[in-house]
Amino acid sequence: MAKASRNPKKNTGAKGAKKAKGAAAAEPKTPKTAAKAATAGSRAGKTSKPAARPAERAAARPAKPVKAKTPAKPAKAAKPARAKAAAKPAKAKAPASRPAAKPARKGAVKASAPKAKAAGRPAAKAPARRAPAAKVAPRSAPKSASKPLAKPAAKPASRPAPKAAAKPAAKPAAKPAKAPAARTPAAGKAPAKSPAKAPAKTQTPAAEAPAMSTIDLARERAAGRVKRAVRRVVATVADVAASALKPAPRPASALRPAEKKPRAERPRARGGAVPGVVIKGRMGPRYPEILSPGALAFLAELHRRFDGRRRELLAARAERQARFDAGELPDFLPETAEIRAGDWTVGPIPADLQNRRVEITGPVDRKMIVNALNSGATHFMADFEDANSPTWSNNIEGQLNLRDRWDGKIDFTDETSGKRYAIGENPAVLIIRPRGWHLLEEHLTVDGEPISGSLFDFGLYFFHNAKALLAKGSGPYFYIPKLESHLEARLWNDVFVFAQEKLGIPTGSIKATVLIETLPAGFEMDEILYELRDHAAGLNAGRWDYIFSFIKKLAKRPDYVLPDRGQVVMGKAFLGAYALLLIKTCHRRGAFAMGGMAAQIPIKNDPAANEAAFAKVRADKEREVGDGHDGTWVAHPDLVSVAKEVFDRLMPQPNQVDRQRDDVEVGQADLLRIHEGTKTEEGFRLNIRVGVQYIEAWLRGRGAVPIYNLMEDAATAEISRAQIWQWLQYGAVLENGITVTPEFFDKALAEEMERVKQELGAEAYEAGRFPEAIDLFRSLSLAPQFEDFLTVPAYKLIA
Ligand SMILES: CC(=O)SCCNC(=O)CCNC(=O)[C@H](O)C(C)(C)COP(=O)(O)OP(=O)(O)OC[C@H]1O[C@@H](n2cnc3c(N)ncnc32)[C@H](O)[C@@H]1OP(=O)(O)O
Ligand SMILES: O=CC(=O)O
Repeated sequence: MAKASRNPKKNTGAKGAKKAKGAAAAEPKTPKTAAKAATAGSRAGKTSKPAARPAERAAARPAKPVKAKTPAKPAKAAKPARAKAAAKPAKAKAPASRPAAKPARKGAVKASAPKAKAAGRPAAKAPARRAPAAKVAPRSAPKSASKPLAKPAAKPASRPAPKAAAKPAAKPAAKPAKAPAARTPAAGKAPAKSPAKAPAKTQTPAAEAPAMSTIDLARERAAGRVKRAVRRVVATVADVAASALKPAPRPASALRPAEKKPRAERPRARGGAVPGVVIKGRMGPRYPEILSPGALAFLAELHRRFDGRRRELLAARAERQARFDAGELPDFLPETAEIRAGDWTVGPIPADLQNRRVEITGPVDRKMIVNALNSGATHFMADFEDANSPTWSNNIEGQLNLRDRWDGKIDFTDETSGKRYAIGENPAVLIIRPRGWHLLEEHLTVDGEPISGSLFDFGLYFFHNAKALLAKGSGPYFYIPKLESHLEARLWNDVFVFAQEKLGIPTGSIKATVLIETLPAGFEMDEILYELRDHAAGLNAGRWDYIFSFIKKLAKRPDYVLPDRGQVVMGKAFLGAYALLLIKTCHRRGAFAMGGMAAQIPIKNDPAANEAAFAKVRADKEREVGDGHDGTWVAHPDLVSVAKEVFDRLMPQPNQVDRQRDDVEVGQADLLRIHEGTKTEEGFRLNIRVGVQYIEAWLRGRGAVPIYNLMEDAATAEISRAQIWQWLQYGAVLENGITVTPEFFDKALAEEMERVKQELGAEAYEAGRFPEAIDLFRSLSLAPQFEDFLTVPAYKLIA
């Protein structure tokens, strides 16, 4: 994860605009439980150890580097010891503070349930489905590793149907701002006229800066005053680069097909098929296949059962943020200490999730799905989240593409290139990432409310494919993004239980890998796995969002201001600590510890630079496998072989889930230790260029783009804009003595946009959606309050 190259050769801001493309190893103590090749299954039989309470430990000792007691060694070859352990009856003890719990069933292990009072205030209201000393469901090991899907245990007695599932959705605690019904005029119109005479708003000091909140901005747009807003921002640019931004009508080619709606296809509310459900998005020719009455009824039920809790949990996030803003620091939860100390494991993990050494990720674009499935990666995460700009057409066509994959109908010929795309031998196993709890799908309402993006993406994929997947020996597999607490994991678990029951699929068929990519979740890894234990396959170290979340959660703490984005690297400070804790936690619970994404991508036409980029990816993967990760992510097909070579060399067995990291000790201080480094003017300016270009591409329907030879998506771009906000907020002093003020920001924004224009070429620049992207980026950067997610106000511009 190196500093972004300044070489703008490969910059698909340009490319995208031009093409307007569619849319220590401390093998600890030679454990008897050394890796068992193909059966991760249960760790039943493991004797519980009193787990130290990390928070207390942290408080008791001075800050120190994350400790690994023994030096790194290559992973060992698999031994079958684990199978033995799994077959043994449980000897697990309840945590010392609880009375010994009696086994629920053969192989059962126990842990005490948390008093539902954790960070999320709604906990008190959360379904009281955990008995005070819950018996953890038995985890029988899969009978045979060659079985395509280990049969899940019958519905566990310890998991009564959630109460909330039986009652209608609770009243929302906080209603999210509604999107303006109309599209922004800027989307299809000429940019504002000459900005040269605009008032010098950019010279205002921070407190007076015209930093309307982005939500306000959306309202202003809705009120038809967008032109003025655009003019004002363009004026900023024009102060420095007056000639660069001449008013020119945006060529029609800049608009993606979905935006150029033929009259007959314009959005028109359609209801009727299912009471209470209204489709507001346009209907493409095959959309009814996805938006079938059965699917809509399923979505409506998900919404009515679970959306109230989703909103309560979002309100709980806001409450917790208010406490962080007031000075509280994230820490391990005292009320869930027994879960951390308890000896329990996740349920059996299916055969096709046992060896996940290289997972490729990418948006749900048809071509990329086929390319990813054929890439040689073991798994493909098809992304409705950070790599996807959630336009209606991207979302529905993505669902069509995925359904076509399972129907054997995804092959196609690209009309432009004439290239044939067809799934080859041994396609990657598919995992889907739905949107996070904070995002809405405004194009479909239930009882007048927009449905959650998470429920929409999950619900449609599950409804249409779950049975086919199971019949083909795979299963409904998901990556769960951006969780901020175990209570949010509990909500997902309840959604899974309901969805499986509804379709008549055994509980535990769904397997979810949770991205640990928010700072609070870093303190609740055990709890998150525990909540999802019947459905959990593992955790993934989502580094980019984790960095973003670190900045956001501690945004009001001047003592936690990070250095340049390029200096916030894996293996050090809070990132090093969190990745090790993730591995330790997962392996203790019999779950997979997935590594994350190195942002380097191939650099065409420059072999030396390309090799340097690949070397960085190789080093990143060597660190991951050495630490104990069971697999990793890559962003591009050319990087599959790089990551695979590393994992094959250092982890010849399918996984290293039996490699315990008892040597790792991570406490609160470790998880909050910031990287040492510098804040540079170049870092500041690079953040501006990356942030604006990413937003611009997103508005055109592309959720992942190459910028300065790095993969940029919603997570990486969030770091850029969050750093700008934070440095502005605290008047950071850069290495060269410059103080970051709003005036300096506006000057730099104008200058950097001129640079981008030169890099892209005027034509491509003008063809893009730069005025809106600049406007949004500026308003986010200067906002007095940190906007939680850039994609929320940005969605108003594409919905
Ligand atoms: C922080 C996180 O959340 S990480 C997870 C989310 N982010 C992602 O998933 C990003 C995934 N990566 C990508 O989207 C892309 O690699 C990008 C945007 C970075 C670069 O894409 P491109 O500019 O198209 O790359 P490039 O031109 O080198 O592509 C060459 C070929 O590889 C294909 N390709 C590139 N990346 C991928 C991918 N991730 N999956 C499948 N195919 C891919 C292209 O479609 C193209 O195919 P073609 O030859 O048939 O036309
Ligand atoms: O989603 C992954 C990340 O790194 O962020």
